[in-house]
Amino acid sequence: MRRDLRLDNVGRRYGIRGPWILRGVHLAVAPGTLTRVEGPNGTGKSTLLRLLAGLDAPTEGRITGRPRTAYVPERFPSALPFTPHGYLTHLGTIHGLSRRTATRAAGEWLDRFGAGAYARTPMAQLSKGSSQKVAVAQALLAEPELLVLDEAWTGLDAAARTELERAVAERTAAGGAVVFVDHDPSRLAGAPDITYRVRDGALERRTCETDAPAGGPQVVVEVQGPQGGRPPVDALGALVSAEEAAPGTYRLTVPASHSDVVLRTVLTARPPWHVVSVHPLDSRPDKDSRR
Ligand SMILES: Nc1ncnc2c1ncn2[C@@H]1O[C@H](COP(=O)(O)OP(=O)(O)OP(=O)(O)O)[C@@H](O)[C@H]1O
Repeated sequence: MRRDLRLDNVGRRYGIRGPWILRGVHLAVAPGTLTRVEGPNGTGKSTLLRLLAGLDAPTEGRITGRPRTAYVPERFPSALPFTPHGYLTHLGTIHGLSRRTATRAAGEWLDRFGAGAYARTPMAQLSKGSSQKVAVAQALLAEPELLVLDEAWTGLDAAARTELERAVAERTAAGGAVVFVDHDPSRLAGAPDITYRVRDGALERRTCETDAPAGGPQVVVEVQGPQGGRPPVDALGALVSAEEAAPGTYRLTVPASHSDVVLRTVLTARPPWHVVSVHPLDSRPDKDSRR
């Protein structure tokens, strides 16, 4: 994934007079990040994930920077006229793999999720949990730049749940982004770079204290720009805080995992912003040692 997937002022409602499920949503999903979306039932989490996955279009607003995406839905249509192996091989070739490579990858992913024993059983005969393993394998097979998981752990056995967590870590380590919803608050606890809560049609970014039990290292980036201007990172969703130290000078506190993205955004902004200093939180150099 090379750039952020961005939602600008996105709204979605079903039907011309239906209530707005989401409205005024600004969101940036950065490469290499893990994002959790939470909120009570029926608030629009799946709606947001379908928009992110490109399976649904916003009623208003814009979505830009769409990467190669794979999606695991809450309910996988398992009554497909395929065996798991045949289905994955077919999808692999659609994603551009040679037949041989797709066949091998299909076998490997099914084995990873403990589904090798029924790789050649018609999918219509599989249990819900077994179908879910196929759903997860089909998403991972293509090594997507963005992986969108809507309650993807539901129905998986313990080994497959762990395997999916491992696959999520692999995707972000490879520079991909993962966005997930899961009813279990302990799912990937401490791992998300950002957590959003859907409330009243809007997205609230959970504060650092509540969404990062592990804390995670943070970095302070001091930037200078035109007086009266706002640093160009508001929509990133990566900021922990932005404090105006002097007119036109801001101290941005960001998770260390996002510092590259924030620096890139600041340095490529128009009009340009100047990076004064970058240092870990709580080890701020005194003024004389700053560049
Ligand atoms: N295709 C659709 N047509 C009409 N209404 C829909 C459609 N999809 C979702 N909705 C409505 O939009 C609202 C949000 O649904 P959504 O599935 O996005 O919420 P959710 O937070 O994912 O819920 P849950 O946690 O129960 O899965 C609900 O009121 C739902 O009935």
